[in-house]
Amino acid sequence: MLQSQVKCLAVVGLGLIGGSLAKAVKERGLAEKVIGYDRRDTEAALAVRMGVVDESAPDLVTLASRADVIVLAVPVGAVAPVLEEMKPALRSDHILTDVGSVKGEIEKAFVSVFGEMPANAVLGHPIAGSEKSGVQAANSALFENHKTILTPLPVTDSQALGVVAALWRGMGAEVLFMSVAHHDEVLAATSHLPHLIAFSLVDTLAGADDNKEIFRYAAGGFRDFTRIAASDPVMWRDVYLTNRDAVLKVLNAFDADLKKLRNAIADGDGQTLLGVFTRARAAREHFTKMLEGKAYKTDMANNVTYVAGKGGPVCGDIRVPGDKSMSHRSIMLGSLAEGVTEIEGFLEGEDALATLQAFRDMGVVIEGPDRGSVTINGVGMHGLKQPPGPLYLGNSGTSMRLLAGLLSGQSFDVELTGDESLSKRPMERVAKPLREMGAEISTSEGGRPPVKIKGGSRLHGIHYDMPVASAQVKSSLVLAGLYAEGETSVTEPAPTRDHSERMLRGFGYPVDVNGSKVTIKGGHKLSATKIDVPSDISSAAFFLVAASITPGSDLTLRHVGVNPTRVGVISILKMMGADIELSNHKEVGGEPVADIRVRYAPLKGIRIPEEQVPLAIDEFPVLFIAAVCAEGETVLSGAEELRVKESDRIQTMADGLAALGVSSEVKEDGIVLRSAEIGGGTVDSHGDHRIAMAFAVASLRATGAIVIKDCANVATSFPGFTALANEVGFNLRAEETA
Ligand SMILES: O=C(O)C1=C[C@@H](OP(=O)(O)O)[C@@H](O)[C@H](O)C1
Ligand SMILES: C=C(OP(=O)(O)O)C(=O)O
Repeated sequence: MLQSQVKCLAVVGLGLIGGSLAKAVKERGLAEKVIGYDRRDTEAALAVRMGVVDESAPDLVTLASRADVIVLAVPVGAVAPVLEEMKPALRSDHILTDVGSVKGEIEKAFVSVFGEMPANAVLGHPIAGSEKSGVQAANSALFENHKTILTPLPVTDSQALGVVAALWRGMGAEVLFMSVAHHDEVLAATSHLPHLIAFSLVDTLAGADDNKEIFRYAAGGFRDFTRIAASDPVMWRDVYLTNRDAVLKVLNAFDADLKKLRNAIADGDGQTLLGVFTRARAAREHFTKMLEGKAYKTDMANNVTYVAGKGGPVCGDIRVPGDKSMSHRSIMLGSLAEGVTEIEGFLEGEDALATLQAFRDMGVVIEGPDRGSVTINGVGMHGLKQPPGPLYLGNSGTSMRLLAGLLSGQSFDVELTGDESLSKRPMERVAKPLREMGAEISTSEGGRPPVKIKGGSRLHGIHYDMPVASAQVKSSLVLAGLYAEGETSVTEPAPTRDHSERMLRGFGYPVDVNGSKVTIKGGHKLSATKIDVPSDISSAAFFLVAASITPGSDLTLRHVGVNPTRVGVISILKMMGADIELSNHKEVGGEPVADIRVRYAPLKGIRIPEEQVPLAIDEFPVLFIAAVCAEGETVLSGAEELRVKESDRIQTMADGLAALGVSSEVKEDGIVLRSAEIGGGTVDSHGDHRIAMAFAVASLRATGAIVIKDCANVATSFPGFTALANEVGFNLRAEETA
């Protein structure tokens, strides 16, 4: 039966939900006829008068004999009697469904009447409602953009399931599927407990002597919080009686946590209060995204397409956001330090926020971020606590690899997970040497996340010769080395970013660097400090290339981190003939910083020296755009690492360029690019932030508009990119798509 073939839909129980459903089905033409039944004749008559149903049936047998889809919208306790009464008229080709807020009891009711769960019954629950009740409150838009959960069983007929799902979708709902038990647990936590608390709080205050005073002054917060205490008491009584076990479980947890808060208040323990409040606030802001495995920041929930038109020249005086690598490390070391660490210039991008959230989940009280300021109440080397669940690290490889090392030496078990892109990235490169240090760490299929770490391992120092030049691997081992007995040393095949080494020293932890070898001994402590995070040269890189390739450009980038292990992009662009000047050099917290002025200059192709590769590892997508705009040929080799970043950056760039009419020669470890005209067209960034921004830069020299797909992840490293780009002359529009 297809949705349009529902001839007669019958609703039993014309309250708010039943009435709204009947009205929605009628208005949207989802059934040829809608009939209803309510044991209160007045409600049934009102439903007919209001046009909520076409007619009302005199009894349940008549109703059942006329309908092909029957919706039970009665209290949980009434389901069995209603089924019993209509049973004589029920046929196997009827489709039965319900809207009850508890599913286990409803399943039991069906089984008690039919001896087993009938195949034609599809249990469901729309997550929508209102504190109003009765048919007079019926609202045909009630389910629009709300979720409806269906809980099919193995016996459920797939056709019946399809019809019910189509009805809900037809009413504008998003349909989700889950098991009966899971539904009841989830709802106990997200709906039943909050209603219970609201009823209880209002009752407590209403019983107080000065209740008139309290209610007279009860404004915003009280009203918002207790709105649901105006809900139907009988319905809610039944919810608690029928979902007893799941509700008790979550109620006990809440009770215990409330006691902790009460004790904290009694003891004047502001730290505990702040910890709960900062964690709760962050969770409130980010939980939807975390659950969906998406970005943390609410404004990037949906996907984003860039439409990049002709812009330029690129002129102005700007500061790009804070350095991602340093932001990660500032949270990690600040958390393990003794005392309060103050950070300025923190990158409020998804990746750094994932690290921040991970430490909150491990009990660290972190205030902010607030316009780049973060305050960390350090817990000391051994003060982290087991997180309540897996640590979700979004898109961030740095978070996962560095945390793998840092957490190998803790006393608790932990699991590290990430989004679709991170879940494909190699983790054995850290797991293998960490195992040699005594860590109990496992990766999943193909050496990928999730990464599971067993607590309580005794780590011992090792010497490790890194097979790849990776700052993440080096840092992971150095952080594990903080917890290892003896000396841990790492030798790198080529210099990589040394922010971990510099920042550890800033926190007073001795680190020995001798040529390509870093050595650290376990057992010392970190002391809180102040950190000023400079602008990220990897973000500045987009503007360095943009101004270099666009005639008439003259742009200044302020306070950019110019650590020698990060300036490959400047060296390479200069070799290509770029006009880049550094001034105002200073050192901030052990990191060199400068202002950078870049003006348009004709570029020429070069063979990129391989030793520059690790020093510009994240800047190649945009350097490829520079290469296409340069005269002659540019050859990159020794860069196979690009294939295991957020996407395969060699192939993704080659494919995107091809879509714009630019050919390239892809090699296993690099690419050959020649001067070419960039056309308009559509490219796919594959969710890789740096690819998305690189093609936005390409638009400055393209003959037509470039449409760039899948750009939401720009928020991982460069929040506010579109606005800043437009400020200096880009013509970039970000369109949100659902
Ligand atoms: O240590 C770091 O902060 C980073 C190291 C680099 O990764 P690899 O170590 O994998 O090269 C880089 O690509 C990443 O964006 C940040
Ligand atoms: C590779 C990158 O980051 P990560 O490895 O932390 O995901 C990047 O930002 O380009």
